[in-house]
Amino acid sequence: MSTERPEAAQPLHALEADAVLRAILQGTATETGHDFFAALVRNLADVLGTHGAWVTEYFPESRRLRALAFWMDGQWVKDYEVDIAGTPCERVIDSATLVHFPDRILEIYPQEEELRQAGAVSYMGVPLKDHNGAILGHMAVIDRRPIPEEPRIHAIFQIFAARAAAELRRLRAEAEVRDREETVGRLLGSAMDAIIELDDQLRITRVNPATERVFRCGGSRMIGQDFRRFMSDEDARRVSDLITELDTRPEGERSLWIPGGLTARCPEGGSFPAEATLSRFELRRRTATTVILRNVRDRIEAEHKIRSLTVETELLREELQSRHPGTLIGESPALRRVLDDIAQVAPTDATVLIVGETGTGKELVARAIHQASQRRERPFVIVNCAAIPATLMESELFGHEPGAFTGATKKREGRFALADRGTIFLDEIGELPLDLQAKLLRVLQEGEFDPVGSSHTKKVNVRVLAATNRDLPTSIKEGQFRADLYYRLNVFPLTLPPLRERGDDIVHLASAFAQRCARTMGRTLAPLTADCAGRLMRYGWPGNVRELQNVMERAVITAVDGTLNLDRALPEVPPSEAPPASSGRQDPSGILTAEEFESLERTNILRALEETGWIVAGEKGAAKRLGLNPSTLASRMKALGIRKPR
Ligand SMILES: Nc1ncnc2c1ncn2[C@@H]1O[C@H](COP(=O)(O)OP(=O)(O)OP(=O)(O)O)[C@@H](O)[C@H]1O
Repeated sequence: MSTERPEAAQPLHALEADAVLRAILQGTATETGHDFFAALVRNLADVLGTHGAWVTEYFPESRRLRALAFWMDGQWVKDYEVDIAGTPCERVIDSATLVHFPDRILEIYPQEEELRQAGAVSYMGVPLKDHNGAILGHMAVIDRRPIPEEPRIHAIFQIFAARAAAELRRLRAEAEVRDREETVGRLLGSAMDAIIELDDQLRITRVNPATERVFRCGGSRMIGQDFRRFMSDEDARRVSDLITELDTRPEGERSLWIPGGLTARCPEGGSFPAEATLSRFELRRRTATTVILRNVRDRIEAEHKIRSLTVETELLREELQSRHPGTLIGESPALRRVLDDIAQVAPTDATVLIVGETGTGKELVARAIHQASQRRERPFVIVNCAAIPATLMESELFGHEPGAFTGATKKREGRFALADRGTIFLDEIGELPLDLQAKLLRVLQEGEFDPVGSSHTKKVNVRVLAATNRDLPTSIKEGQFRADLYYRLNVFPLTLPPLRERGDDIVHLASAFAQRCARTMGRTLAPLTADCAGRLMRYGWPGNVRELQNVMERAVITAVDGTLNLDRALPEVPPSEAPPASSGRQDPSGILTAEEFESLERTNILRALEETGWIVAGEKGAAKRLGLNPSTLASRMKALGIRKPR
């Protein structure tokens, strides 16, 4: 700091208050910010006739002051910043009142180097506060002469301080507004959604950068235009109605999602599906609207993709099975005829009605037809008409729209849609409810149907295969089945003979099933004996091939020493002549409950263990007799709770 005193300075006591005020006003009236403070401190120094005057901004965290303007000995002190500790300024800040050291200041602050260098004798400082009393900065003067403790001087000083504080507050407020605008600007700039501001006439006043991306145009092309131009006419009407509705709501609740979204139009052509919110608010006594809008095309496409992938997965699962259908085993003339029929009808698109008793292989035949057809690369979809409740059948076959019935929250594709360009197999068609028989007839005749709850007719190209073990002509007579549907299905009837009419096929099938079962169990089996074959041939097979499959599986499980055991697996007498089973249970298909199966296995293992003297492993062990791995036998014994008696 220089110690020179400006020549123009006048003694303080000679000044008039009015002149002072005029000086302040004249010096600062037109200025703001830096220029304002510069004018203020120069005038202050002039009016009070002090060597130095300055206004600062205060930073409470660092307890430092930074000069906004510092006038000393007729020149500007640039970039002045000071730590307030141990200075008279500290007293001003901490006491938050005017502090005046009229004389001999260096005696009070002997350590204050800057005061010493400036040759300061007196100091006067006053805090600059905001409306809440927080210290924003301070204003001070120093002089090389005493500054008398006159109320008039204090009053003048306070007038300058009030002006400085007001400007400081204004600057702070301005900075805050700037900060907020920057934050809002950053928010708007980084938003992925189009944010559009509308005036009270719904004309676009402002858009964020994302709006240009969303609407694929320069945002300025939209400014000033009615927002409703950028949507379909129907949506424009809806938006107007929604805004009218919003205005009836209490303040704070004037926002909503546009139900169901809207179709937005780009100024340069094209449209896209959008989701949007509308918010109404008062701005300077005018009602403004903010629209936040998002292009949901990608999301909708992703949803479609997910839906179609789910459907595809379902189809693939079914296809996987249909790609490896068990081959139809048999060489009997009866089966040969069936195979010939399959070969003949498969390449055509004819509807096939497969008739036969339960378990004769109707599903296997349907798969074989699909596999031999040109549709083999497309889905093979099975519907078991007896397994689906009548109430759900229509939606299962034809699909439904959301809200079609209670619980139908989402759109669902039906089996006909899934089978498009492939084959649908309607198993147990005789169980289809009458009302659906009419709808099925329509698909067969016109290839079209209406999903439940939809007014849009769907067209499909599906080959229909149906099967039944009912006598449909009788069902027609009883009014259970539509004659027209029967004739439409019966384009190519294919009758599967019961197993008992397939002669040697019984033995071929038995042997094939036994070997397959033994393979999966890791066992080796001796070929079927003549005695076994005879017994199988003599049995009536009411459950047909399925029953034979189950019998052979049981025979393998209970096999001793690799020799099939039909004793427990096959009823002694044909079921038609057999007395009811002692348990009271008689399942014509020969299926065992889990409990029965376990008991059978336990008895078998116990028998082997008793015969081998409870030796498990080795040449003479029970595992060898059972054709099992010793560790498998051990774990089965543990699971079944079999222990050697003491
Ligand atoms: N000729 C055959 N060769 C090999 N396996 C067969 C043969 N016929 C049927 N099967 C097998 O027998 C079981 C029953 O066959 P399928 O389910 O096709 O009979 P279905 O007539 O459709 O029975 P349902 O009337 O009860 O629906 C299946 O495991 C099937 O693989």
